[in-house]
Amino acid sequence: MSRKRIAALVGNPNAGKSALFNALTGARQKIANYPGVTVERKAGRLALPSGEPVELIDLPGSYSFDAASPDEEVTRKVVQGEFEGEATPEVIVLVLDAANLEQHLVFAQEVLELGRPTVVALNMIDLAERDGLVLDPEALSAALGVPVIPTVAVRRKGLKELAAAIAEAETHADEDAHRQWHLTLPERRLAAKHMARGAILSTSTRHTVENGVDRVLLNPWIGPVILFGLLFVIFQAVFAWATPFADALEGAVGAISGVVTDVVPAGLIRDFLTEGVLAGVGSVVVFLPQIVILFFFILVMEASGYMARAAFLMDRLMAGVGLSGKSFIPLLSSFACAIPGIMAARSIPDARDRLTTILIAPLMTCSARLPVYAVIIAAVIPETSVGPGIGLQGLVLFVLYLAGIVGAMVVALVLRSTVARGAASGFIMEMPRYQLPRIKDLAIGLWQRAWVFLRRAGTIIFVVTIALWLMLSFPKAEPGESQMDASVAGRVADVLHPVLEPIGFNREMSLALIPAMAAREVAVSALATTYAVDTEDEDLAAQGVTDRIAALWSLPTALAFLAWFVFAPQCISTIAVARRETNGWKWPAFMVAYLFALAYVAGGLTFWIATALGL
Ligand SMILES: Nc1nc2c(ncn2[C@@H]2O[C@H](COP(=O)(O)OP(=O)(O)OP(=O)(O)O)[C@@H](O)[C@H]2O)c(=O)[nH]1
Ligand SMILES: [Mg+2]
Repeated sequence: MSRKRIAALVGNPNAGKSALFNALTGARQKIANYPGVTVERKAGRLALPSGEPVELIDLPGSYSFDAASPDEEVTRKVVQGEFEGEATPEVIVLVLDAANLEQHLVFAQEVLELGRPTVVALNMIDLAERDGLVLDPEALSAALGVPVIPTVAVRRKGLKELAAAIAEAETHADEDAHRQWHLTLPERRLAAKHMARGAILSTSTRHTVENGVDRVLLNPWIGPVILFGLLFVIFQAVFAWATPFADALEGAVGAISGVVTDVVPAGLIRDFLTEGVLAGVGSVVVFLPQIVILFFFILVMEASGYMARAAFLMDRLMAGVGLSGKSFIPLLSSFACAIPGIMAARSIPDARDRLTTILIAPLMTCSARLPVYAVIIAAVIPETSVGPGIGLQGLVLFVLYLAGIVGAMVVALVLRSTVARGAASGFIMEMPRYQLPRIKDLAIGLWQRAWVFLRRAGTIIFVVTIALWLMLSFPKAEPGESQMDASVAGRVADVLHPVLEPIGFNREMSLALIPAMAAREVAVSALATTYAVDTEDEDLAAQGVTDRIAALWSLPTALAFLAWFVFAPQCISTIAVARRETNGWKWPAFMVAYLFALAYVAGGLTFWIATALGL
């Protein structure tokens, strides 16, 4: 039996390798319109026209085999057969951006120099046409000495031809071995220029979309204002647009709870359902609309090409704290979740830049913090507007996100002048072409995000909330004693509470912090369950967690809780991924320590100042 053949997708960042990979294998790898999206190798199965399966490997984009960053190192190793546990790929599928041919032909020569069976996918033909370029694949094929297949990955054009060429590639192996380029970088650049010229039949002087739009968006004065305005709109929308949906969901959870109370006889099972599942997990699920809206904006920024522009705009500011615009994309990804953010830092070449970025990534407000912020804001911040179309609640949310960013910048500055000392490295990032986000991609992306959130609610959040419910429900209270006082959880809270009392935390808050280490959203379900268990009064029990917080917490206490969540390291998975990416416990331990210290100080300052102001 012969071993399955391996083909690897290689090329510059943002050439469309992952888009081709998805189209050819049916996978759902993340694709986005900026360089550095893929940071790991991923394998999938491609069926050749003959039906024979081939293992197709998607790789991180690379500018050269002189790997500068950890993700490029992966590409080099896989291609050269040095990647542990993986055979050398027989066929290389070299992906070139037709609209950026000259640049992409530089690395292409390095790949061809390997003398291995290679097929070129001349991708993004549609964008080249949009820019008024007419290309000649045959001429390019003659110049490169390998088959060139025009493709449009996102419209599934040229896929059959590409698969056929991959099937044929091996038969050319012998001729291919004769290719020898052996050129220095300047020579390669020159050769790339000649080859690109030879392959471009005509260019119309059509003005590219990029120039005009970039003149505005990258303008040193207007650009940042637009970026800032956009972020502001996002946080307003998270509150304003989500409200009707969130209310409907909350109503549904309440109605189900009512039915359960009527149908299920009083006892442990009913309590489990109403206090644990519905009050607890239900209180998190109602945040689905907010999460979807946040990701809608993130996905549009990623797909349109604006993300890389934002990185460019932020570069100057980042240089001020010793980082480069390269750190911007990992940090922005951390708004979804710090885990992919920390992994995206692999695209940063400088080791100290990378370490600093990993250490500050948890300060970016991840989407798991959104339910926590939203519950507390809804409970204690009035739903008033502070200007035309500017809601106070959205403004507070914006300030919380901003606090995380400012905190991260200050920490970066300190780290860069102490433990991760070094000068800011230069920033070069190609600007991707602008694209209208495709509705289908957006829909799939949103669906994936919503699914991740719901799965978390159904798994980790569910399990942790139920465990907490059990600890809150036993042992049962004597008549006259509060259930919280009697329970195991109550005793645990009594241990932690004295530490947190000085910064204004009550006992329920202190307790909620422990299970929230598993997933931050659990802070919400934990509070909801605690209040549900601890309530004898049926009317009060029917109230949502928001109402209970509004009734029971003082404003300084609530603000202190928010400030805590801006800084606190609140999730074990983030710590684990930081360990993996820094190869040891030293830096994650440092990260956890400094974040807890910051959270405590920030919570305390907020509480004392708010109290002093008489809020
Ligand atoms: N118009 C057009 N867009 C494409 C085509 N192929 C890919 N794209 C888009 O180009 C962007 C980059 O695609 P990816 O597949 O993420 O690129 P990549 O080569 O994997 O990039 P890295 O992982 O960063 O190395 C995405 O926004 C895709 O939707 C194409 O043929 N035509
Ligand atoms: Mg990719």
